[in-house]
Amino acid sequence: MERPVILELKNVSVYVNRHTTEEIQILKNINLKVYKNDFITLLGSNGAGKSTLFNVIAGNQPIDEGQILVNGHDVSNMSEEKRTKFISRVFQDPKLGTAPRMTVAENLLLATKRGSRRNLKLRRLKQHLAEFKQITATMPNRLSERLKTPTDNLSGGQRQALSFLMATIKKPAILLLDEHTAALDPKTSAELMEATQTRVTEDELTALMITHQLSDAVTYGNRLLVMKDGRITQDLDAVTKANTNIDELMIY
Ligand SMILES: Nc1ncnc2c1ncn2[C@@H]1O[C@H](COP(=O)(O)OP(=O)(O)OP(=O)(O)O)[C@@H](O)[C@H]1O
Repeated sequence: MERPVILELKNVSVYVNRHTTEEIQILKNINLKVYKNDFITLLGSNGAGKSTLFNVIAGNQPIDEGQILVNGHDVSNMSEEKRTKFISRVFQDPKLGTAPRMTVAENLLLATKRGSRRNLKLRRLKQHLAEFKQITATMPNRLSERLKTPTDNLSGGQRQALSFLMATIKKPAILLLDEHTAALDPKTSAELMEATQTRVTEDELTALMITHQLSDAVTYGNRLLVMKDGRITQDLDAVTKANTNIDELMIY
């Protein structure tokens, strides 16, 4: 039986400087169906349109043509803030996504309120500490020993692990990973990728991940997309991906 479609883009186009002599089309008629539990890796050269694709899904880039549907509902005109109820994103920059003066535990508590009114009662923190200890123990870089540390004082790896947990603690319908391991050293990056894979699988998340690491794009996920010049040029399922010589994909 075919899995339900969680996200659908229908003929989505984005232009900059539209109707001027400088007009360029940065997304070109994108058609994409993302099915429940898809873990999609997204490759493409600089400027191919990967971040723009994430921006239109997350709602911080308006589309000029087409439609975006989440669970069958048209969200094309929905604000980014409203979309955070069901879409989470982790960025490359470890400084984004966390409140710097708040502790790890406070940030996690904040994340449990995602999409609802941020009525943050810090005195309730104690009730969550055991749960937060358990969840951070699944992450690398000894994050579980830093629950009371302000985010500002964490290493880049710890911050990214925290950002990832914050994005997933309240299970999103769609998880966008925007090169979330790119700023980390190779060992930390590999550990966070493993933790990502475990959590996406165990929590049955639906995720898209931009990466420039060909090996990660091949190792992880059940589907591989390639973008070039504002278009999706390849869409490989797990079997095709496994039988494809990645060097022949003509990505760069
Ligand atoms: N607001 C904007 N104004 C003008 N051009 C833009 C704007 N946003 C994106 N672009 C252009 O659109 C193209 C796609 O950019 P995008 O950031 O989506 O690429 P990318 O595949 O994510 O690249 P990278 O791997 O470098 O992050 C680029 O040529 C970029 O310069």
